[in-house]
Amino acid sequence: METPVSLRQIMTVAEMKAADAAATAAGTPATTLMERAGKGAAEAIRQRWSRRSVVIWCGPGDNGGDGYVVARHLRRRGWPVRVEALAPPASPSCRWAAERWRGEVHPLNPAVSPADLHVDALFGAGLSRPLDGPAEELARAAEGLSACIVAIDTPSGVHGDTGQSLGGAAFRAALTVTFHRRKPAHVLAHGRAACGAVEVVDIGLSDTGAGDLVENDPSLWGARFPWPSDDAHKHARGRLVVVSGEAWSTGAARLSARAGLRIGAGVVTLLSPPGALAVNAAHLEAVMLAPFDTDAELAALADRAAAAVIGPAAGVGEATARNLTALAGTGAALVVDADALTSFAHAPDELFARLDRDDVLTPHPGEFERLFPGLLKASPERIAAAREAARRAGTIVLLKGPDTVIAAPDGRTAVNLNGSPWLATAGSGDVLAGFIAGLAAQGMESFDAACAGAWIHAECASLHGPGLIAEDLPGLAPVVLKRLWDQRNHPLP
Ligand SMILES: NC(=O)C1=CN([C@@H]2O[C@H](COP(=O)(O)OP(=O)(O)OC[C@H]3O[C@@H](n4cnc5c(N)ncnc54)[C@H](O)[C@@H]3O)[C@@H](O)[C@H]2O)[C@H](O)CC1
Ligand SMILES: [K+]
Repeated sequence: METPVSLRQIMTVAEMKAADAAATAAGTPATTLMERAGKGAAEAIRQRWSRRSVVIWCGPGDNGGDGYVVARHLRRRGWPVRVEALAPPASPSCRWAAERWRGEVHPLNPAVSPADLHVDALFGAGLSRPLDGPAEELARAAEGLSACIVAIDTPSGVHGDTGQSLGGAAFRAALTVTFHRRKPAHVLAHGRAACGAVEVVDIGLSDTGAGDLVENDPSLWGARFPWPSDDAHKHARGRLVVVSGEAWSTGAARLSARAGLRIGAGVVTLLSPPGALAVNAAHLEAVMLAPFDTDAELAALADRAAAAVIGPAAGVGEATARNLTALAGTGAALVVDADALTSFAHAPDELFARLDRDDVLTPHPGEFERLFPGLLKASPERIAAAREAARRAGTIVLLKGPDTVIAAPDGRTAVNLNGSPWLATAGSGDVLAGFIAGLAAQGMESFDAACAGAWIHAECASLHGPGLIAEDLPGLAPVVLKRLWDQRNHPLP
């Protein structure tokens, strides 16, 4: 069975609010949603832990309201529950929930009242400023206790859309129980670490929201993976070209080329400046080699290619910009990386004007900043930044990082969650560019190719683990591909 779409979907805080509002407008009272949320959270807690003493920290908003509901359900099951409130209920639903909690309400003890388990229901999606006062004191006092903290919706102090601290202290939890869909904070690097395990409780909201923000895994693109047909021949499996740098910087392009071949492109050709031919020739076997001197010659050589990689150690400057322009005039889907991105730092719009919707930009945050100045700095929310970048550039944008985000100009966005620190090694990005282009060469649609390439790349790194260098990555692809191949008719549950 494929992972149900709803489990892969991610919703921004605003989309979640809209879904919530749509449900109440359609006649489901907000308190019904809160009751389902709190009850579901209590059940998630009971599934994970046997009966034990619990302190529930309640805030004044609806997150606190959920806390009062959790308290009621756990006490009903015989759990010793102590409720501590940061402030009296301030929202109508929180007031409703607090009234139904028949036990005592103690003032928040910022020094952490002793208990086996603590539930952080101080703030959730509604928080838009750093924690302060006793909540902040408590977050600091609870710093070493994350193993026995359950966060409701998000750990308090963490921004739901960025996963970053809102400034100052924030809670860390062993389990975060959220509602309807995961939010960016549950998947983006910092937030993911603060959340611990994430459980999603169904509170009966319908499938509103854009629904185009998802976790990147094979259920997203596996059905469209470009497996060769029984009567395949090499030319039918896709032609890929990769542009080499000058003689002293050729390794990066060869990494891309090898990766493209490993991922299944039938014919891969390294297009090399004359001065780099000898060194390239000395290091190639199945990858072919062809010389080009001018951008016109490059365009001619790329004319029959389905995809092209330009950028890895290509050199920053006019020549690379001209070469990119030449490739953009062919029918090939371009994967634009590294030096090709930086070559347009002075005029990003000129780059965007040359590209199509099926081209892919693969910037790391530094290169992203050069092409989209201020975008990441103004909004540290990587998802929104990548989406805006894709819209501006009119191409696929893959923003690299521990939580790589892939965005298409039409709004489709995927967050890659299988990354690991082993990928933080020189040349790993060159392999990624080759994987993506190799898939695009085989006719995979570029957004799918970017998602599949990023996922396979990260799987390869996890397979290897410590000691990984970029040269290892293409050789690991067959293991990952074999698993995908074996699962194609029998997907794992
Ligand atoms: N469909 C759903 O998503 C459901 C969510 N539930 C829970 O509700 C919270 C969100 O509740 P909300 O009341 O909007 O926000 P919080 O409880 O996180 O905090 C609001 C609280 O804090 C005050 N506040 C926040 N920022 C500021 C600020 N900058 N300055 C001053 N005061 C601020 C604000 O005024 C409020 O008092 C969600 O996380 C879920 O846990 C539902 O229960 C189920 C449906
Ligand atoms: K919380």
